[in-house]
This record gives sequence, structure tokens and C-alpha cells, in this order.
Amino acid sequence: MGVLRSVVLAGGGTGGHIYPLLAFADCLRRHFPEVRITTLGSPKGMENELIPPAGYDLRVIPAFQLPRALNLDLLRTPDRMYKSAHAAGKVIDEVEADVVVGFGGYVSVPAYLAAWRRELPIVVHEVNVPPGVANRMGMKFTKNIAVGFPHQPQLAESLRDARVVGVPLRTAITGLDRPALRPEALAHFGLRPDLPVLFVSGGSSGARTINLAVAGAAKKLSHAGVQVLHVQGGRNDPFDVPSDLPVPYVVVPYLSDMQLGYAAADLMLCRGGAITVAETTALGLPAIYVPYPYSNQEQRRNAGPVVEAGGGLLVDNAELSPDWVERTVIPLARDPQRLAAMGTAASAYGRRDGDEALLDFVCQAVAGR
Ligand SMILES: CC(=O)N[C@H]1[C@@H](OP(=O)(O)OP(=O)(O)OC[C@H]2O[C@@H](n3ccc(=O)[nH]c3=O)[C@H](O)[C@@H]2O)O[C@H](CO)[C@@H](O)[C@@H]1O
Repeated sequence: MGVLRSVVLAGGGTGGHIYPLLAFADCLRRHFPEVRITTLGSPKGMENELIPPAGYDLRVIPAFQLPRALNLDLLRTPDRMYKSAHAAGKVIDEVEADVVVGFGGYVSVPAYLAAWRRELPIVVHEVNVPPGVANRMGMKFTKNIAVGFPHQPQLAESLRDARVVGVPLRTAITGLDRPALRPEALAHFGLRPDLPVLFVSGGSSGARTINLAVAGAAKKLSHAGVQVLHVQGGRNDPFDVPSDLPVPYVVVPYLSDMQLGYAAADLMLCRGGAITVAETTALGLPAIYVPYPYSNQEQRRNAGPVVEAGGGLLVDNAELSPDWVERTVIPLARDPQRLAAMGTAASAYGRRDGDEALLDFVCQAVAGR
């Protein structure tokens, strides 16, 4: 592994782009304690809440929104894009970057453009199929494409030559021993050790359909002895849960210590965001996936292979209702043997070394420049 002196990481918008960036930054720091790490973000994305507290230098550059479809008009409507690329370039020059690694989100595009103009190595890390529009643009400037899951190169022409590296996950998650942390996690949330826990999360922004369906089944869950730990999601409206339930139903707005939720859980109900899928499988946590229906089917593709491998269930967003929760989730949550079998299958699909594998790939890209 060669030496890296200065690395620019670009990615923003939602947690799905930012957490892998942070996990990769931590890995870089472990291997190269002296490396200068600079991140590029946009003014309004979650990076502003997540990156500075993690101790990394965040440079905010002017935002511009890409159209969902990628076409050359982009290059002909340049004002805002050039302004952003110019700002990205100034940062790249100032920190004398060796390489730009992008994780997707609009803010990656100016970083890719500026790096390309300077003939700097670019690495694109993509976790979705089809790849997001920002990374599709990045792929026009580099052959160094890394993906999160083994099935992805077969599903998209642009990913055909991509290296499968997995998803960089935070060490709080890769280092998690769920049974060991479980007592502390249960106590933290005020949950009982003698009853199963359903952990509900709609991804980094939350999911209204999930919130309403599970909260609507609160009474049935509770009377069946299933406890609930429910993350409302940072950008979601509050919902009502009856206050006189016989077993705990705990609602939290957002979990910055997500590992505590995973440690408390026996079963998860979640969207199929790529990082969430990478985490549940790395941890061997059985999950019911409810893919977000409005984004290119990417979440269905993320969760599908795990479910085929036996690591969980998949339900359409339109089918998820309090009734469905009662009929399907309650019996599963009360069946430890089935949960254990699903957990083993999930675990066989998951991996915990995505950060190291991506670092290896980045070092090769820099060495081969
Ligand atoms: C609606 C949409 O377009 N979603 C996309 C978005 O999802 P989203 O931003 O929700 O990302 P993921 O589900 O992939 O990851 C969520 C991340 O947030 C963390 N977390 C979540 C809740 C919480 O309270 N605390 C916490 O730390 C999770 O542990 C995980 O690390 O980006 C993903 C990765 O590009 C895509 O696959 C998803 O399709």
C-alpha cells in the first residue's frame, strides 16, 4: 500500500452517501495517521449535521441540482456548475489532493469535474443500481469504479468492470458484538430483556408509510408481547402511539448511536437503502425490507438478493399496513428459531471489510496514475 498524503472525499445529501464516506475516512486515518482528509459537501445536506461532529474538515461548496436524466445539456448550462466546480477545484488545489473519492450525491459532480481537469485520479464508489446520476457522470471521467454488492456489475452496463469492494461501514457497527452490547442497549432504551424487540427505521430520513403502519399496529404488537424501538426519522412528522400499552413502545427521533438499536433488536423492519442492507447483513440481523417505491427500484435490488438468500422478507410499500404487521411481523418476532435461521443467512451474505477493500482500491488507483 503506497502512502497517501491528502485525500478529498465528496458525497452528500442523505445518510446513505455520508456514512460510507465517514467510515472510509476513519479507515484512511487508521492506515495513514498523517493523511490530510478534506470533505466536500453542499449547503443543505445532512453532511452539515454528520461530518463536523465526526471530526473531519467539511468544505461547503455552492450547490447545483442535476436533472434526474443525464445529458449533455448539463455541460451547456454551465453557470452554477462551473461555480461549484471552481470552488471544488480551489479546495483540491489548496490541500494538494492525491486523489478524489466520490460517494455520490450532487456535490460529487463538481469534485469529479475539478479532479478531471487537473488529471487527478478519481475513484467512484457506488452502492445503487442503477447508479445515481452524480456517479454516472463521474464514471465518464474514470475507470476506477467500486461497487457495494456482488450482483451489481451484472445489472448495469456502466458497472460491468467495477470492482466489488463492499460498503465501508462505521467501526461502531463492524466492531459490534450484538449479544455483548444487548443488555446495555436494552437498558438505554428502557426495554425489557425477556421479550422480543422489533427495531423500526425508515433510513436516514425516515419513512412515513412505515411509521404509520407500525404505529397503527402498536396495540396488537404490545398485547402480543412484542416490544418496539421505533426511529421516527430526522425529517418526518411525529405520529401517535397509545400511552397505555402493556409493554414498551419506544419512539426516538433519530439515532446517532445506531449500533445501540441494532444491539437491542431481534428483528428489523426497514427500507432497503444500500447502507442499511449492508449493515443488517454485516450484523446478521433478520429484517423485513419495505423498498422505497419511487426511486428506480434501487432498494428492491438492494434487498432482493438478501431475501433470496433467506436473510429476511420483502413487502411492497403499498401492502404494508397495520394488518400486515399483525399477520406477518408478530408471528415472526415471536419465533426465535426462524429468526436465528434468517440471521445466519443474512450474515452469510454480509461483509464487514468494505472500508479496507475500498482503501486498497484507492491506493491502486493512485499508484497506477
Ligand atoms: C429514498 C432514497 O432515495 N433512499 C436512498 C438513500 O437512503 P438513506 O439515506 O436512507 O440511506 P441508507 O438506508 O442506505 O442508510 C442509512 C444510514 O443512516 C443510518 N441511520 C439511520 C437512521 C438513524 O436513526 N440513524 C442512523 O445512523 C443507518 O445506520 C445507515 O448507515 O441512500 C441509499 C444509499 O445511496 C440508497 O440506497 C437509498 O435508496
